[in-house]
Amino acid sequence: MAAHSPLPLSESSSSHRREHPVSSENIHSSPPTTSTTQDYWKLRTQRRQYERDNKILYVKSALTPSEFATISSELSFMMQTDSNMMPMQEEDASSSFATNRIGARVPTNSNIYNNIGSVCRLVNGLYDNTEMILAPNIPIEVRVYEKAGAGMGWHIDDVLYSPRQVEIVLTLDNTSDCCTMWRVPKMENDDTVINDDGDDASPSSHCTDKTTTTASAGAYTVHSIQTVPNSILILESGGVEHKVTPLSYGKRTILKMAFVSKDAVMDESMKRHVSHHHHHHHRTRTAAADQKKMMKKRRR
Ligand SMILES: O=C(O)CCC(=O)C(=O)O
Ligand SMILES: [Fe+2]
Repeated sequence: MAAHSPLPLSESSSSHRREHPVSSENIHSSPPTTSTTQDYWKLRTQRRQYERDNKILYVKSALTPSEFATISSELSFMMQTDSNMMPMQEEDASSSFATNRIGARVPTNSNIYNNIGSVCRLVNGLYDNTEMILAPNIPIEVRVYEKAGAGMGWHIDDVLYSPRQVEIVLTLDNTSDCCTMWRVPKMENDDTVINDDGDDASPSSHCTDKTTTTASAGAYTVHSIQTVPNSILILESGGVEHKVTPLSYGKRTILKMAFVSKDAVMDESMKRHVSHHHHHHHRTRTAAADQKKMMKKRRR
């Protein structure tokens, strides 16, 4: 197959250069409509991989250079003007597995929303018979791993819609040593409950060169990557367990977004969770109980 398929060239790459941020009103996304045979076979391969790998897929060079540049500059502008940022206090360890991570919603009038056409096309390619759209009630979020220890324990993303929403992690920048890991139970020994957290077979040292590694830890096959800029990790909610190893240096900035079927309905039980982003009142639990619930607890 093709070594590296060129990104679709927008018909007007010169006039579409926008080094300047801001001005969310004058720019409208113009998704490249070039659908070549090459694109078709690539997508077909990705769909097969996604299905084979329990609905998780890592894709590099996901956005067009133009989309990526626009999103990056929009975001750096956003980060400078604190007024646009709505910090989410994710650091509160009691309500999330994320530790030391900064999160903020991207305002819905941001031009970022107009530059995710490539992601949308890819997701629609993976869900062939369904029209997939950005989840209407889940704003795009920017998440920054920068403080020492920033990371996320093993979790499964919350299911918020029926059918399940698809979660996207778009990496914008990564100079950190964080590894994004996921693990899949091996087929034999279905009933085995594993209580170690699977790290031992795939420590950070395995992915220092930003490549993908796969290892066996007990009853799991563990995958580990350091996500590169302009890559996306696509995974279905309620699916594969994943984590981000604690940061010891550098910085990692991602956008998190969710796609759903156009006809999807929001899970009634989840409406409160999404609409308010308020923390649940946390009941006191023993460490042992927490430990046991680790596997079950769901976040996104
Ligand atoms: O940062 C990542 O790569 C994954 C983040 C994640 O799993 C989540 O926010 O649910
Ligand atoms: Fe997650």
